[in-house]
Amino acid sequence: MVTVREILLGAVLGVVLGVCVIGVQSGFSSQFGPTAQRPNTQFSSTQQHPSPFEPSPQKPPKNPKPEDNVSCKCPKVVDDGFYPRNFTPQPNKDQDIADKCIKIDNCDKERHSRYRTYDGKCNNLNFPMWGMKDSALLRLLAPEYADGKSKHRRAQDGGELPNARLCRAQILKDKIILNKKISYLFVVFAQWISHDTCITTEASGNLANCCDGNDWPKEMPANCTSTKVLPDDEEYGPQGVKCLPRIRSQTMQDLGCDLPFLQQLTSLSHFMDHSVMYGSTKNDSMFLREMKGGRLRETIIDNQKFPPNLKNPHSVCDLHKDDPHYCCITGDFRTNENPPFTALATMWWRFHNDCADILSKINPHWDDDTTYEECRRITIASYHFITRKEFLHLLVGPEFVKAAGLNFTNTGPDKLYDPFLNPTSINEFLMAAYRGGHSMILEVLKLHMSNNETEHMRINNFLNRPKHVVKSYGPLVESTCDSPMAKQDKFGSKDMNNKLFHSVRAVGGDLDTTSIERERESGLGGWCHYVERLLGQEKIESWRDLEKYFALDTIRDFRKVYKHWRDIDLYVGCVAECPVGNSMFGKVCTAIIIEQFKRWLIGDRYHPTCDGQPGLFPNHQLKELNKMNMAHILCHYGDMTEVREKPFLMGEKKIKCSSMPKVDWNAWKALANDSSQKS
Ligand code: HEM
Ligand SMILES: [Ca+2]
Repeated sequence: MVTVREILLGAVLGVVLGVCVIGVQSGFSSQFGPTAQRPNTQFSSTQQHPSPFEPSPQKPPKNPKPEDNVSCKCPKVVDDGFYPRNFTPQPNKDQDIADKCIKIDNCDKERHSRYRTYDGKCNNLNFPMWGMKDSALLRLLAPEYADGKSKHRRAQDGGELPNARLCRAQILKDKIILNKKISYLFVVFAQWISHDTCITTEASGNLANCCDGNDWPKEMPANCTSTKVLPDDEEYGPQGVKCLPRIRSQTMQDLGCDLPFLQQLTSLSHFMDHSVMYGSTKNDSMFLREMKGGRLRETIIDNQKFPPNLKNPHSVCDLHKDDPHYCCITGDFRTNENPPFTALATMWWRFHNDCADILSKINPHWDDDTTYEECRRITIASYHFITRKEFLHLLVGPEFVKAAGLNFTNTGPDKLYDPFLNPTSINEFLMAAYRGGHSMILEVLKLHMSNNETEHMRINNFLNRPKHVVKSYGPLVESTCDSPMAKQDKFGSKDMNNKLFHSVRAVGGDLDTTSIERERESGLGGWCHYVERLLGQEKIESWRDLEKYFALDTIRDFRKVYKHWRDIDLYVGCVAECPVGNSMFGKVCTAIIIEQFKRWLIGDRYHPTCDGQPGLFPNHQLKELNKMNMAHILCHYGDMTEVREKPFLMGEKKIKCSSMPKVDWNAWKALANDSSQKS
């Protein structure tokens, strides 16, 4: 029986479809590939409403706006409680691969330590290798390598999946739409988390062998995952480039671990533990320390404090003629990657050293190690608090934060810690879902300099070039806070997707194409597989079934490239999905992302509020940690004099830093005979 609601819904759909069909008619034919010209046999015969792929019964408007040709509204994707209700990853024993490769005798030393290890070892006492540096990524679903071992997934018809750069160009187009509610600082914080927990390390091999000059090589070496460039490519075609070289990601097999199929890894501690600052090995951490007063080494330029300078800054950074002779070294080699990121690293760095200076005065009996480790725990705790209180609900919506048990209700001890939850970084998160965040990157940041001039900093021209961090730190931080971010959507930046690192490479790179190649070489299944298997949703049996998740123009673009809906890549599907509930992402990506944060935080024995665990801070300290929020960090370490109370949100009025609640560091005053506070 047809209900009134369905009739109304049908009417609304009809209107939406009408607009989309106009798009199909007027802007489609020239780009339409052979797939889409084939008769539409994959549609179910029972379909009732007009298809976006069939001629429209409606007349087009007289003067259609260019926008009408390409955009359609998203369907309302409702959160029906699918996460965690229907969320079904593969069994735990198959998710975890780390324990097959790494043996750890015991955790006697770490069991009672109040300080986490650098590489993540023994965070979990039952599974000491969980989350450890150089351990395999966890897999939510089993891989779908074509040969069961290492080869890229095949299309449904047994052929190759469509060209990755073509998918990128036809579906994930170059366009920046702003999200005026959220600041760019949010994006930088999001990237901080990615650098803390994930890295795609490339396997050994010579990149030059992955293409034959600009041509596709006669034989592609097995350790490459290069991209073929089609002759009509707008960017690379005129440059005569036919091949974008890329080395495959490192796997456990490269480290000598014999496994039945390729398992990618992360070569830093998977935990949210500021390994970007402190490093992922004890040796690296020692190198970065001043070895007195609990401090980190620093470099002072024009009376400003920065993370230490490299001996030879030119060796890593792309410094131009008049740039300051500065390129920082921290616990992760990517910290100079873009100036707002280096500025955030500088803020955390200053936070640590400020803490060390204060605590060594309050506790003069503490030795260098104690002060250093106490401040390390404090900056990490503040980072966890900001993630839970200020960041996560904006990323995936408060409902999913709550569903994962991560909502922040008070600052007292809680029973969050789950020793059986594996905190390892997830392959689907690192290779697909969270890379979707690349669509939030802006092309230009406007810096309002102290001499009242405005400088337009084109981010792509300042990759690995921290000039503005040194020369205009205040304006850079301010602009990061005051610029709206680019919306999380299927569109990317032209710079990132055609000219990435163009100033140091003969041919600029394409970040989205790289992500597609990465998820394919990791053997991830297609997007439909994840909707069905991971989220337990109804089987996708036609292009039309995608209409619950994607805008019609997106489906139309899919059909230009993919021959079958099951061919749609996880990364492409994730980026293009319409958002669910209040999340920035659609169902599949949201579930993968929130599951990942749940594992990092609830599976971390050192999360600051976990009762009965060594990471717990006593109540009076938790109260102070609660004040060390993003606004506090900007005021004290970002040279700001006024900030919005919630700096990730745009629009609110700024308040003076002097009126912010003061942190009472005396909460860390220890008894003279204690080497440190007892939790
Ligand atoms: C200007 C800003 C950024 C640049 C230039 C950049 C660049 C890159 C590059 C070159 C890679 C390695 C690609 C590969 O070879 O596989 C990468 C990986 C990645 N990026 Fe970004 N990225 C930026 C911002 C972000 C943001 C905001 C996020 C998250 C919201 C993010 C998340 C990731 C993730 C998860 C990976 C895979 C793990 C890794 O290799 O680090 N990135 N990015
Ligand atoms: Ca880490």
